[in-house]
Amino acid sequence: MATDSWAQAVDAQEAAAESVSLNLRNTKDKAAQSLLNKLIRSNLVQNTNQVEVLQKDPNSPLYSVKSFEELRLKPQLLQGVYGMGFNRPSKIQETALPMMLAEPPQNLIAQSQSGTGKTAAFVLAMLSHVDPNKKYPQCLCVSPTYELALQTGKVIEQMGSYYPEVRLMYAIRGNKLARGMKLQEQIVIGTPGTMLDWCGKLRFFDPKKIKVFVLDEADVMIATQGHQDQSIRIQRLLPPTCQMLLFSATFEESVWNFAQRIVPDPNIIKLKREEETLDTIKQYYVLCNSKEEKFQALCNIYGAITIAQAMIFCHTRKTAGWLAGELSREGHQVALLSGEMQVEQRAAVIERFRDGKEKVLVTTNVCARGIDVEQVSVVINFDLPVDKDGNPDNETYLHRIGRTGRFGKRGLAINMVDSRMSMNILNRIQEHFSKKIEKLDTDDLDEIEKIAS
Ligand SMILES: Nc1ncnc2c1ncn2[C@@H]1O[C@H](COP(=O)(O)OP(=O)(O)OP(=O)(O)O)[C@@H](O)[C@H]1O
Repeated sequence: MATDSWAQAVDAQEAAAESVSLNLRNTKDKAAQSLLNKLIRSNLVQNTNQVEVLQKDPNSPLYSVKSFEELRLKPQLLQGVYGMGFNRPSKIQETALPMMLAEPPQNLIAQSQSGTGKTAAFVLAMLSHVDPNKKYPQCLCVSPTYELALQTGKVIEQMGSYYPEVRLMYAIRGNKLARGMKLQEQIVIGTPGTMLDWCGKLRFFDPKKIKVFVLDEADVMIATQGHQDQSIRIQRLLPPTCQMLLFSATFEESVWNFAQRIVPDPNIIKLKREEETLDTIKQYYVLCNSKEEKFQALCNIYGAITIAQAMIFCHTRKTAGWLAGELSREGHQVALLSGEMQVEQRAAVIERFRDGKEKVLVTTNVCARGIDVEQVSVVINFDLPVDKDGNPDNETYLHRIGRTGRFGKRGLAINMVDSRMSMNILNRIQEHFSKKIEKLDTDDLDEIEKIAS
């Protein structure tokens, strides 16, 4: 082989290796994002859009319920639902629950943004279909990662807390069972690989006795190499009478193709994402000359108004670390979310922040991408969001600061500007949304106090 072509081959190989590792990172990010979103959220995401329904049999009547009583749930389950503080079904649950609880069982593909009540819906369906007197697995639920499986498991345990006869088993790495063992739990939740081993070669239970199969977070699932195949192989072991349910936060072509392979003759429910707006948000900018001045401005703001909880975005990990250190020295309880942290560490940080143990969360743009911060009333862009070419990242700006529809609480956003370039970015963001961003003089205490009123 000539030297040149050898060099080209090495280049090509390296490029391929890089794209594989990038893909791996994307996959991990998707799962991590989904987990962090679940952890930071304490409430249902409200949605005013209409659900779109495509019925397998368009002539059959479409039921939708406005109360949990209408579903004729077992009393223990109704108690579980109310015990979780749910008063009435969410938008997606109004239509999905009657379909999932119908006799004979119907298959369902449902898509709605995260936080709209999908998990709660399928957990209720699984618990309703289980026969507690039969001591073997009857419902399977597969999740893309160990952490997401544990999270859904918690919901099953919580909703089933008045129904102790129903038991749950986790098919996840590290949960090693003795060979030849037969499971007695009625619900098994886990990741596709372990689940396939358990019902395939290890035969810890009989897949032919499964009545409900749930595939959660299909969009995250297909981003992981191998998960798609494993899920399909599990599905093939199940009886044709088994109810198949698939959930996803997004619905791109690839998810749709996968969904159709997993769920035969489905009913389909879609709920469009609620648009975010800046209408209920007061936006300001502060003019500074350096990061030290930006920090001083931040201290002045903290000195003048009471901020319950704030999220502060920085462009780099280094700035985020520096800022968190400075804020701690000033006596603030600060949490830092940084890219090098493992997902468990990030989850722990988010949980502490959600529980109010820390009042300020400092994070990099990358780390917090896609995380919903609805309950945080103050968002500070220590650095403005820009894309990799240095142009304003309007979408990220809106997602960080905006709130959804008429449910949006009032919010406060403060942007730190420290150069001509960042002023230009700010102006372009302002133009893009046609919403004025007011200047704030942080040396004037009276002026700062006014923004909080
Ligand atoms: N009917 C309801 N009433 C009030 N709160 C609800 C209701 N259903 C679900 N919730 C709560 O809303 C939050 C989001 O619900 P859930 O996790 O089921 O949404 P999801 O669509 O599955 O989101 P994700 O895709 O992130 O898992 C949870 O805190 C849940 O306890």
